[in-house]
Amino acid sequence: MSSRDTIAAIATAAGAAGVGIVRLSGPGCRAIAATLLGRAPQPRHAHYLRFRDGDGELIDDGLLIHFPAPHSYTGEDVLELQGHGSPVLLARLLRRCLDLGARAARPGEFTERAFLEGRLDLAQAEAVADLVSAGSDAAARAARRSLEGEFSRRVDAVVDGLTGLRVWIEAALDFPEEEVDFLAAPELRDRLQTVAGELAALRAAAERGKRLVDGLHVVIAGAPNAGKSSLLNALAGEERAIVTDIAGTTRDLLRERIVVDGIELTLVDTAGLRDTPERVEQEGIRRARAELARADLVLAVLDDSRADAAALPLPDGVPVLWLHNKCDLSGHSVAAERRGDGRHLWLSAQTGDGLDLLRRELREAAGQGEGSDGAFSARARHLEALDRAAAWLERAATQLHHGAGELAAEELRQAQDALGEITGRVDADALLGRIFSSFCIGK
Ligand SMILES: Nc1nc2c(c(=O)[nH]1)N(C=O)[C@@H](CNc1ccc(C(=O)N[C@@H](CCC(=O)O)C(=O)O)cc1)CN2
Ligand SMILES: Nc1nc2c(ncn2[C@@H]2O[C@H](COP(=O)(O)OP(=O)(O)OP(=O)(O)O)[C@@H](O)[C@H]2O)c(=O)[nH]1
Ligand SMILES: [Mg+2]
Repeated sequence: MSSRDTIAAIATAAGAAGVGIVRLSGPGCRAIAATLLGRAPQPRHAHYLRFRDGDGELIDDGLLIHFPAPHSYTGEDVLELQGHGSPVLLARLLRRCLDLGARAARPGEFTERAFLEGRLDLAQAEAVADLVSAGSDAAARAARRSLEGEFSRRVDAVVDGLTGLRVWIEAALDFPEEEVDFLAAPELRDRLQTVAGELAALRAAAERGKRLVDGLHVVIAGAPNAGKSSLLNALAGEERAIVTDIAGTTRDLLRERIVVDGIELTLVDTAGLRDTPERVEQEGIRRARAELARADLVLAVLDDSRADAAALPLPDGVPVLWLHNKCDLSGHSVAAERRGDGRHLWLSAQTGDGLDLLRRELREAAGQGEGSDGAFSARARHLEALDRAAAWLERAATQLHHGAGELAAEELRQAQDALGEITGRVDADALLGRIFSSFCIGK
């Protein structure tokens, strides 16, 4: 069994609640359970009892459940003490467990143990945290899928593809006397292309997953008086920002966390962009520009009722959705159109016409448009590993092109290792196993 110590923590949120749980994991659970209960608990059975401190004083009454290893969340012996959800009582109950030999758990340590016991891989363990902090229905569903192993399975599929390529190349290197040059075979190229394609698709899906977890960072920008603050209020469903007909009303950044059709996003209202001698307004504009540079999406608001709309100075490389506001004044009908510089929508923040089109666009931008049901959660760490894997794969293709099989094989291994970092699985055995099982070379 493990030589680990026994950890304990309040597993439920801070604050008053109906019920609260102190959870323990490790080899000390049995003894602590027996002390509290006065006898050995039945496995996975809810025992009603009175929790008492060392002097016999009553702390609380509640339930005790013992999950013997390996059938528990962590895979170790786990003990749950379920009491009333009072922070004061739970703190005393936890103190009692520490007195009985447990140690206060570090953040994430229960899930870390589940990983170390092989019950979850790394991507799944991260999904637990994403699930708990999910701010929208879509984010929770995505985290649930990653926790079920959806992301890991797709990573493993690419790893398998890479293994296949390595097996092929290793064999070609082992039998150079064969008449056919296996390294130059078009089929090998095709298979490499296929794996690269799968990797790219996985990268795109993971990027959508990351955006779901983080929540889209949407910045509203435009000329003064275009209706930026009105738009924020309309999407938030509340009068959060001050709206007046005076150009230059908004100075500070105003951030609102909103959920649009089950998608969480941060909307930022900014000062109208223009040249101004006014110091406070200048500072507002400076902040607006800094915020624009960090945006996942810019909502560029134009006043459709004015003919003098100047070009907006937007940073390069940030996706922009052009919003022609005040279409109630201009007489333009609600519409969506694709142009060379991106999507354009005609709407009215004041009447609310066209807002449904905008919400749909925001869903799309968050990677949750129609046909994206299988979204799973992902993180920057995963994207970075996928990028490294893709770079190694590309290098391998180049080496192969030059007939350098050994180098290509090594680079494919590097690509595999990069992917292995996502799940925490880097197994040489799998390759060995496949090499031996797919080649009957009789020696
Ligand atoms: N009270 C309580 N609720 C909770 C948790 C918990 O730790 N305690 N969880 C904590 O995050 C989640 C559930 N996760 C769990 C995962 C596995 C096992 C478990 O005992 N698995 C055994 C038995 C499976 C079975 O009977 O089918 C196993 O896998 O062998 C328990 C909780 C959500 N709800
Ligand atoms: N008719 C009409 N008026 C609008 C619409 N949207 C905003 N307005 C009006 O336009 C004026 C400016 O609106 P704001 O939302 O304050 O504009 P802003 O872009 O935030 O302006 P600054 O903060 O000064 O940069 C106000 O009088 C609004 O009532 C719209 O869709 N239709
Ligand atoms: Mg404003």
